[in-house]
Amino acid sequence: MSLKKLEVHHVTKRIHGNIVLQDISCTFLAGKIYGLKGINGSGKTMLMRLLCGLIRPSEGEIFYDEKKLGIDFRFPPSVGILLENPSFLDSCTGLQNLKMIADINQKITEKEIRDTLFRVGLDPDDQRKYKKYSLGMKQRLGIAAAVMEKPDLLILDEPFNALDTSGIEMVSHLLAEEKKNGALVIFSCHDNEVLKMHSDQILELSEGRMVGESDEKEKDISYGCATSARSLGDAGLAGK
Ligand SMILES: Nc1ncnc2c1ncn2[C@@H]1O[C@H](COP(=O)(O)OP(=O)(O)OP(=O)(O)O)[C@@H](O)[C@H]1O
Repeated sequence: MSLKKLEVHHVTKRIHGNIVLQDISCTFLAGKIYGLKGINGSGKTMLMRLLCGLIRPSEGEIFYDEKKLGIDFRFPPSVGILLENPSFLDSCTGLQNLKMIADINQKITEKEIRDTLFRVGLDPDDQRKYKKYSLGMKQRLGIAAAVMEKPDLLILDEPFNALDTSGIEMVSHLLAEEKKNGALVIFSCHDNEVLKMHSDQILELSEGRMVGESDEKEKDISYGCATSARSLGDAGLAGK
């Protein structure tokens, strides 16, 4: 893994004049899992979209190590993303869909794609088309697409959604494995227990502001801090 640190510096996002994220600053380190929490509409998805370059900040900057997103590169060089409604082709199987995506970067072999499908609990030889997939199968395929190229950065918006018990176990296992392999993982979730179980650090958003951060390893809960005044790096997490 080459990415060591992802830094967000005073990022604000306005859409049609409305502030959807305000003065967000935080630091994410490789080999750690960060959980994003917050009620519906608090800005979790928006922050994740900004981090992976799908939208641009209105103000502020995002750095991948020393490189600035939007200036030094348009999209992060090694990122896997699970966002709502992934765009798979209805008329293709899971394997065909992943092969088409993998063709873009040509980084991985068909065997690696098949192994990834197994990893998320899908059968690579399943001939059913995507349109026939259940919600949980669609979610598993979305997760497979995000992880198959072994990205440095994994951004997963509500990865536990729509999954049965075995799917929840699969994602739990996968998060731990990705962390062990040195990836930087950021995921969102509405379940506090799940967030606590899997996160090294939980970041809480409310109305587009970062209102809390807690170090789950040290149980150093520090809610109510203004993120503009204090990044996670300032909190002494850098270099741990
Ligand atoms: N395309 C858009 N145009 C304008 N405003 C948007 C758009 N997408 C989201 N928003 C607004 O941005 C704010 C943050 O939304 P976001 O989707 O990031 O919330 P969230 O925390 O991910 O919510 P949820 O838990 O429901 O997924 C909300 O006020 C939402 O209405």
